[in-house]
Amino acid sequence: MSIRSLGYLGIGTPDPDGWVAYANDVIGTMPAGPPGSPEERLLRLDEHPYRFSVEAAEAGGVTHIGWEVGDRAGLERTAERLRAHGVEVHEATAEECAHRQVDRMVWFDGPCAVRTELFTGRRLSATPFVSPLGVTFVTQDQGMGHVVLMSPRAMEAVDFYRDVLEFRLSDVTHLPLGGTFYFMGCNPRHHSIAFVESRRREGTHHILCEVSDMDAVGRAHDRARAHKVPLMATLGRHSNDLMFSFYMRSPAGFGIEMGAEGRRVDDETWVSRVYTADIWGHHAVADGDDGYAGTVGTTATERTTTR
Ligand SMILES: Cc1ccc(O)c(O)c1CC[C@@H]1C(=O)CC[C@]2(C)C(=O)CC[C@@H]12
Ligand SMILES: [Fe+2]
Repeated sequence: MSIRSLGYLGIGTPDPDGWVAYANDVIGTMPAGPPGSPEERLLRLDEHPYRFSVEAAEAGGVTHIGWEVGDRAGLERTAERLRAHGVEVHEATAEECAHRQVDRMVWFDGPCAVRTELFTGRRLSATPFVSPLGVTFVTQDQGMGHVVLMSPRAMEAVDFYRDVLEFRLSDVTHLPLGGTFYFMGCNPRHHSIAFVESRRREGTHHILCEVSDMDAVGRAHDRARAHKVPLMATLGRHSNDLMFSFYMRSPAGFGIEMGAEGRRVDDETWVSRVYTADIWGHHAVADGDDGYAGTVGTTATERTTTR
């Protein structure tokens, strides 16, 4: 396994400036450059030059995924493995590498119709990361977080990430109303990518940003409420990665999960299981509801919480 972590994500949205403002004001990212500069749409979570690049797109969703590889030899090995599986792999141009601030990069059309990039030699920023909101994100050897993609062909994506990119299938959850999620990892983070079967469409379900502790999750929850950001699912604790988190809508439509206390996975001892429920919470919130009993429309007893 040469892929080490989730390095960066491209965010496509009809309202790039709105998404940048949401990320800075609610998530707590730090823009890579001053307002008005091209770098203002490059958003930092840590010492990387950026983790999110926000760009104009007709539909909201992840436009590309960047996986960090340990070194040039690993990049070449993985590119050869992809080609041996019939994947057309492209060498990035010097301009593309400069834009991603990496030494080398190859890319291919990955599962769920997402451009998938493998890179090595990312140039870390010379300026320290300081979140304007005082947020500390959990990244390092666990990468920037996780991304969950929806597809009618989720199993094909799982097979590809396991058999070609050599990801671990950490576990599977069958939730009564939430569908079947397949969680895949490449480092101690329980999952860096997951796939959920969706008969109707292909797209981005949510992205996780992990923060330092439960209070940081609580403060993010307060900011979401203050900015009237709709919840996608209430606070809860997952059974598989033990993350304490909630889900809110981003302006691009897909969710942002703010979490803390995710477990670390040791490949030597990890046991894959099947789960059918979270430990508590994570009740899906209907559109137009704010997830708080009695404050919007029906009372809690009248509200059907979909699971
Ligand atoms: C089940 C699970 C474990 C770990 C995760 O990081 C993760 O995002 C999930 C999925 C959470 C959850 C679900 O399964 C049912 C539908 C839910 C409640 C949503 O509507 C948003 C989150 C979804
Ligand atoms: Fe998640």
